[in-house]
Amino acid sequence: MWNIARSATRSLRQSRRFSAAIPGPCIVHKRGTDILHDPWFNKDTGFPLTERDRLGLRGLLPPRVISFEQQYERFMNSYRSLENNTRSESASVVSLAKWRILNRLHDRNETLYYRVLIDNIKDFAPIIYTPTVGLVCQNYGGLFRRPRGMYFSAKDKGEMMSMIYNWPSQQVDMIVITDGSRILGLGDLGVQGIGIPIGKLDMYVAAAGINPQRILPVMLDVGTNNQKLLQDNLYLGLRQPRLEGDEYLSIIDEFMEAAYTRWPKAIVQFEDFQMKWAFETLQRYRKRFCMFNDDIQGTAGVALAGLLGAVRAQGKPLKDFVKQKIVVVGAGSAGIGVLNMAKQAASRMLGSNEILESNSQFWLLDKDGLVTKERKNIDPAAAPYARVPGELEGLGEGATLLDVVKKVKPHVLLGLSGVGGVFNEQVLRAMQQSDSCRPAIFAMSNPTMNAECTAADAFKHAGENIIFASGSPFEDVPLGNGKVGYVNQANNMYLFPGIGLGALLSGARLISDGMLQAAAECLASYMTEEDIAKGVLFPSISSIRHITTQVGAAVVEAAVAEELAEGHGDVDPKELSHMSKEDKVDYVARNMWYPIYSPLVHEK
Ligand SMILES: NC(=O)c1ccc[n+]([C@@H]2O[C@H](COP(=O)([O-])OP(=O)(O)OC[C@H]3O[C@@H](n4cnc5c(N)ncnc54)[C@H](O)[C@@H]3O)[C@@H](O)[C@H]2O)c1
Ligand SMILES: O=C(O)C[C@H](O)C(=O)O
Ligand SMILES: [Mg+2]
Repeated sequence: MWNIARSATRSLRQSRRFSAAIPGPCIVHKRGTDILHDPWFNKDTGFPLTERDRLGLRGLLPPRVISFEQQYERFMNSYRSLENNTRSESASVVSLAKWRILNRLHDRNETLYYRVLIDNIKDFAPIIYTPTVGLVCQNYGGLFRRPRGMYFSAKDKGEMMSMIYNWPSQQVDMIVITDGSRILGLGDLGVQGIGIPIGKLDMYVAAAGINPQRILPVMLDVGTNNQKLLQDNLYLGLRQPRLEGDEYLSIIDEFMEAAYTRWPKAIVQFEDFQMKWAFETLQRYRKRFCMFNDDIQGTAGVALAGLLGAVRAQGKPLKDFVKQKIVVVGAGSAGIGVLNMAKQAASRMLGSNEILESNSQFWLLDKDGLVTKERKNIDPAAAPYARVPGELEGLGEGATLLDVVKKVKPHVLLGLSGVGGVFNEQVLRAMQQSDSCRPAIFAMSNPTMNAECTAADAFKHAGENIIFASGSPFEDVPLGNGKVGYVNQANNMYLFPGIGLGALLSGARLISDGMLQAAAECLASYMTEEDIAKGVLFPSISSIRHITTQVGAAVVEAAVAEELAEGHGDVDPKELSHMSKEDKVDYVARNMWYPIYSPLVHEK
């Protein structure tokens, strides 16, 4: 397993100090108001007088120069006032107001926006990411002010190769793409799903230090099957049913060809595609392009790290993972992705595939209950996990979750169903009879209202010694006597930034299972025994840059080991292969962008 080099904190601090002392110049091809209206370059009242002269800004701004620190303070003060002034409003009104104030800054001054985001990631992630981003997507029509990212629609067929050159940035490193067909647990939101790639890429900047001038959120609008949106006159996407079959695939193919023609070294993350296309596109492109599907592969790695943590929390050796009984609720792209990766991990531990043929440790349920070999029209991806009906007395095809939990007495109950409240009081109470001394309950569906249960209900009904994780954040739960039920956030945000960053900095040809496994193992081994004993399976989101550095370096290491690394910039494969693990951590840390005002140099 990857050995965590905590010295990366030092390198991060060093590189930050260094960049703060001598910020490199930034070439800009515009002048005057064009700069003020470009959030990549705009410094608002922060432009020094000499720069105002050089760039034709003199007279276009009030005369006082305000420092970056003062601008930062001013923004945080308005944010705090907004918090104070909205105390009596509903939670969703407050969240949307917070999103708006952050979004306005994003649209105006990206450097300041990303600095406040990085410094306050624990408070701001729930606004720019799950759960508020779900609300934003649902209300996208009303919130829309300025476009962000690119939109390719079914009407653009044949045009994408030229359209891709409309994007103003010469270099793109990270693309997150969705077709809006399964936005969090909220279903088909059509073009309104663009909020998800935007939020994911904000996390790339905040957690992985990807330069925001090199990110591209993409919406592929192939129609929607959401009747409400189809009937809405103000809906901003194509008002037609979703394309299917070859017509659908030809649109995605055309986009991928166009994107890789212009930016052959870009990484593409597929996000929130409905299950059938999530698996099909992954299979179709993963050997040809450097891409991955976050819902299948990122989620699987995070869940595996959580499952291994749950074994450690029981005071058992890791190899006991193969004896854990795991009930997965939700047989979609995320649930099946988790099972596939967990199965691979168990096979590696046993050193043999055969023993696992029966998949005896896994139980899978979908909307029709327990999946067994009697299931009609079973999805091929779910088939390997179908149980023999009646192998446990009374558990036949379609058995209810309650019956499964009562009979199986699982060590882990993991929800990726998108259905809020399916872990109801009875189900949670039944988990008290689990065969584990510390049963794990992972309610991983997003956003908050779609979580399989709340943290408070889990501790109340399943007992105080459970290990709890949710996909969207919940507050820790006071248990009385000063004790606290710890809430983990099991979200793919702990892995996708490091997977993308590691793939980018190694110049990987493709993203292999080995690279994903290295990422998951890195996350799994990140927590100390002391943390784990307290039920803490994942690091605090406040240290997301640190964990992402480690994950990124682990991914580089795996890419080099598998001879997939083609190098990045002036670092060639040979140099990468000569780096020690520590060197790789330093290399990753050094290449992370950090928001500071750079001197702008005008070039025609
Ligand atoms: N925490 C994370 O990092 C993370 C990552 C990916 C997905 N998710 C969440 O997981 C959920 C599912 O995502 P997906 O891509 O797998 O969706 P999906 O649509 O592909 O699959 C959903 C599955 O849930 C099943 N289901 C529906 N109702 C059910 C019920 N009452 N009981 C049991 N199963 C039921 C469906 O039959 C289907 O198999 C979403 O809410 C998503 O936000 C969370
Ligand atoms: O977006 C998230 O918060 C996690 C995940 O990708 C999801 O689809 O729910
Ligand atoms: Mg997702």
